[in-house]
Amino acid sequence: MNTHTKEWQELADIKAELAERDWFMGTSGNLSIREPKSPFFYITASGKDKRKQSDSDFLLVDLKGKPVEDTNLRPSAETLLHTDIYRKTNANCVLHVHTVENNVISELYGDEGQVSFRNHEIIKATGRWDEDSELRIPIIYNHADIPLLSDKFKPHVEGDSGAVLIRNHGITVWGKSGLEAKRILEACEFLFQYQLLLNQQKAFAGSIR
Ligand SMILES: CSCCC(=O)C(=O)COP(=O)(O)O
Ligand SMILES: [Zn+2]
Repeated sequence: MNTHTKEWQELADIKAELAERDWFMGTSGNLSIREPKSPFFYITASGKDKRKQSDSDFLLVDLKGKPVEDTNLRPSAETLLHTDIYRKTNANCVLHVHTVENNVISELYGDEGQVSFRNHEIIKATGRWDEDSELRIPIIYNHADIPLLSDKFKPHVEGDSGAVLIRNHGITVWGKSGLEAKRILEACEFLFQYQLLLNQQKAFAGSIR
């Protein structure tokens, strides 16, 4: 019998979809979702191959990232970034993935501390509907010390939805719902792929002039 909550199942479905895209290379990535009417959230267990599905994919933790149930599972090594978001905002879902594209973009624009996009229809997927809307994604240094990484990450957690790139590491996005977080993640990855292809085409056009 399946005794998982609706939120557990929603996170499992999102995980399966992101796995289908091959966004969990080398056991990377972590996902979480708030359990409503409780101060807790489900988060992926650390170090697992997130392409695989099992009943022990997620564990329930408190807003300090500590397991609240008897378990031999360890919460994600990056749980602190999830707690930063849940403590500061009303977001209900956090997604973190490593892709080649988000890593290359973070390295190309890392010295500027951000990457910005304008005049793209897909920016609407992030909730920005004005014609001249800008999507600005901060890029932070990839500190190996997670409390230090969290200190640098926190100032960029400003609303109930958002995205931050960690240089040569990955992206963390959050939203009010699983659907919103996934939409923002997909829009960001679309824009990263677009920008890399555009840069390549411009370089090629420049080289044949
Ligand atoms: C092998 S990737 C290094 C850790 C990481 O960045 C990541 O996203 C996965 O860590 P977790 O503890 O959540 O499995
Ligand atoms: Zn990571």
